[in-house]
Amino acid sequence: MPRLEVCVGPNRFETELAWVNYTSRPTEIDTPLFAGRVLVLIRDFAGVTPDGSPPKRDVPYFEGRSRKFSILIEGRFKAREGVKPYTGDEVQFGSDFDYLPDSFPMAPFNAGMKIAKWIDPATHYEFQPPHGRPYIMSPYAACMNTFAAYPAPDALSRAIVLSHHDAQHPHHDGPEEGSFVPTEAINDKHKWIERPHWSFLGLKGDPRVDDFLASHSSLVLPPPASGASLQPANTTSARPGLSQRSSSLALGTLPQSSIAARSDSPPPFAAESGGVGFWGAPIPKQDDSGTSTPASSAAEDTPKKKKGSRFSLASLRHALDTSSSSSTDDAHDHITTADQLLAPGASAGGRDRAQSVGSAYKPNVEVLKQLGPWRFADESVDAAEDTNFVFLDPDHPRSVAQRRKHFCRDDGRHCKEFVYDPDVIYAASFFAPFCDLNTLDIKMGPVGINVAEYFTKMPIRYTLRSTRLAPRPDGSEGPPEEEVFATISFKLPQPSSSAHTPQPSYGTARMTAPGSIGDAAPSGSQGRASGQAGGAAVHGDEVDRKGRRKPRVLLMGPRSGGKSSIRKVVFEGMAPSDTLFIERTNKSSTDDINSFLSMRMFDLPGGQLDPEQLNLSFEDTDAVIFVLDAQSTLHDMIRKLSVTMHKAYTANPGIQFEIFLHKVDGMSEDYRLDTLQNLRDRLTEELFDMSPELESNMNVFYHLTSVFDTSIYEALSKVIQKLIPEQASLERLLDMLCSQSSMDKAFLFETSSKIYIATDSAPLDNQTYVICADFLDLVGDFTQLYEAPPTTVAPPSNDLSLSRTNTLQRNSRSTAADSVSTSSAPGSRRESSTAHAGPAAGEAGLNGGTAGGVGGKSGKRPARLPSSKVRLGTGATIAQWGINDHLSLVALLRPQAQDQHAALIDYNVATFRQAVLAVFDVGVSAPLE
Ligand SMILES: Nc1nc2c(ncn2[C@@H]2O[C@H](COP(=O)(O)OP(=O)(O)OP(=O)(O)O)[C@@H](O)[C@H]2O)c(=O)[nH]1
Repeated sequence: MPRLEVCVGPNRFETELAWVNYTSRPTEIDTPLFAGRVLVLIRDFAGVTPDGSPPKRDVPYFEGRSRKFSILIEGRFKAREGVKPYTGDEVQFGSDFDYLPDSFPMAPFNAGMKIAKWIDPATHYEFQPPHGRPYIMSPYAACMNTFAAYPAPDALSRAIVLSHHDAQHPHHDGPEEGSFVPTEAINDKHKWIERPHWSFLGLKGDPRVDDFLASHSSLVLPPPASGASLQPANTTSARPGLSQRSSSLALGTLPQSSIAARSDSPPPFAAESGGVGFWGAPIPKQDDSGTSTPASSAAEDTPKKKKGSRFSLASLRHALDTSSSSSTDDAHDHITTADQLLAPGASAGGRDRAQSVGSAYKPNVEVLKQLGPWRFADESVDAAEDTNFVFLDPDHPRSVAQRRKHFCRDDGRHCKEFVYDPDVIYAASFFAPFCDLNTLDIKMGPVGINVAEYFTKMPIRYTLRSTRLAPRPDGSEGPPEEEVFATISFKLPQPSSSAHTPQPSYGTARMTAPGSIGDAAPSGSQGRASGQAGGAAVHGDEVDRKGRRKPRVLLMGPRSGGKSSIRKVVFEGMAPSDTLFIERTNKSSTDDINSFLSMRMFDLPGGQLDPEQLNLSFEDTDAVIFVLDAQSTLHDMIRKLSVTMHKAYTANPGIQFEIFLHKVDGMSEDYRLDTLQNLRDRLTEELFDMSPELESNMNVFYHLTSVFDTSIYEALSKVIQKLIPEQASLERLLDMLCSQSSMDKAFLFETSSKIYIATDSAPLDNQTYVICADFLDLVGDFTQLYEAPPTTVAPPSNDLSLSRTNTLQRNSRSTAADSVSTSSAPGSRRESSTAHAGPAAGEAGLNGGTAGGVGGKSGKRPARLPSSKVRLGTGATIAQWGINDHLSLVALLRPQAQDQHAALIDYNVATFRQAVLAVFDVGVSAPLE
């Protein structure tokens, strides 16, 4: 059984094995560029330890969280003579590779990248950079899951901080008040709660900070009288009360002397004498008995801070007003410093917890001087987000999502303007629920893949680096590489005998050989099957030809939101105006969108936002569509929605949330956008209040929809495209087809529903989609007129007939599911090869439309693809080709292209068709004439 090796270092040539899950043993980095510490946590870690001892499998960090790993980096980008400080866009974090494996599966990669880009639009990749090392990177300030900063020890006298008091707790002067470092702690209800801390705003001398101070001069307190708060360092005397520490309560500078003199801080540079640091932020004292953690009780005392109530200037004023009142602070009895945990003679329990390995962590004195003591030694304490130093707008603290948006917006303008101050320590963590590093299983959205095979000769690597180029770190010749600050690598040595070809998989299903349907069911789903609404079990008709479970989409929403209308209009061809007469849904129903697309959709009856009432699990659901009526009040609904989303995300972090703000047809453009913005803001806020982590990690997409126009088709197309791993390959094929065949735009439609599963990468304007969708509709209507009656002749059992003649029949939508996915029951299949589309050709200026077995396996002579072409008034041609029973290609040809290159275009389309069928692995037909 291969065991994971996790290494950390200043570059890929100088790494050392990391103490994974030992919170008190970060790996230190000290180079001319960067001084920092890196901590790696991995859920259920079963890998290698530096001294060969058994791995520490878990830490409280993962309690109540779906994260599978976390990387915490604390550090400062050093000042260098004549070198400008780094700007926000220059410092990047992401993965870099030694090479791109030959057989790397690009389709799931592209799908994964799309999802990554939705989460963080600044993500970019380069497969062939000049130095030959591919990478996927994003600006550090934008992509990290938490981001915070605090002053370096030697910059304390210039540090401007904001106290934590709020109106509810003006007197609260708990021990954590003295910490610069934003942290959260787990309480005994297993919830992570942010702890109070001084919020760092910046350093005096920084023009932004000086401006801020000037505009808030009434709040700036004079520096404390010299010695006012001085206490002998490391004494056991009582902590100074509120009135004695006015400088720490206000917007103002913090003279180093007053910080160093705090009773709970060790003396400056004590490290040199005893291995302890200075300006130590208190960390709750550990309980020797181990039965309860003071960290949790401290956290419990702390009310959950809501957005808008943190670090507000109003609350600061309140704090200042009361600053002369005496404090009954007896916190001294309950606190100690992180350094004291490490000091000789500290309580055994504390030391055990902080240094659970045999040998004590001996911090490098230089690193200690530059960064101060390590703040995250306590297992129940984690880094938290605080970006007041970015926005300087304490009345409106920003969420993680808002920080990300800020740095990505306007082509990264804010990122370029942001400067990493060499006197500031930046702490950031990166974590993810989608990658199990013990096995190198990655699951992003609907795409799952095991990548161990591709990383036998190189590790998976996360790197913090700049965009500035420097000589190669190993001194070898060659093009320069980006400067690296820190690198973290994960390697799973793979015995060659166990090498396997990784295969992408849908959703949570495991890969199986076609036929072994039972195995394809996600574990547990069979058990949940009986009596469930919508049939949540994975039955034979719920896996595709490759044995993969079909993506499952839940359609939910309040009563009369429009769910049934969407289902009926899109998948059953009902006229939109007839939806007025739809009866209320009382029980859930299931729809196969199409057997080719292999989608299942469950329409839950109105009002039920909680699938538990229906015993339906989110674990094997790939996307949830919430249909909300834009014309109704959404207030109550948003709360319910957020609770359901929370539940769904907890059960399945890869789940996609699609919010359809429906029935927008009667609304003006402005009103639509306002309503959407309102919904988005309020939902984001609700989710943030539930859990900031949740809010920043969820995949939530919004759509404005109506059944009275094409918006509903477009929205569903976008939902479905994210669930088809083949989508990226199809897009590339369409790109090639367009460039070789004088096409302006091409869509691959699911014929019966008019949902497009792929389009080329050229920008899409709504009008083009409408024309193409309408044309497809028109051809379908014509085809019906001339359709031959279906026969019931059963095909030979070995006839997969997946590429039989296209008939473009609208009616196929009701039988589509049968025609492919139930090949095990041939008698039930509709034999469409006898249907003809030919006569329609003449009517609409069509070019083909003959029947015949184009399926190579049928043994029949392949025929031309059925197609229809119409010249538009602009001279352009709109053309449609049947790809198979379920798919149609519709393209907009440039003027004259059809006249001049008709044969070439048809040939290219035929080749394209074969490629599409190959992509879906449904068999490649014989060449077409
Ligand atoms: N204006 C407008 N009305 C719509 C739209 N979609 C549906 N409706 C109307 O909304 C009403 C309710 O639609 P349904 O599809 O029955 O709603 P539902 O969510 O399935 O409701 P339940 O069956 O109670 O779960 C019907 O009268 C539809 O005609 C739309 O896009 N625009």
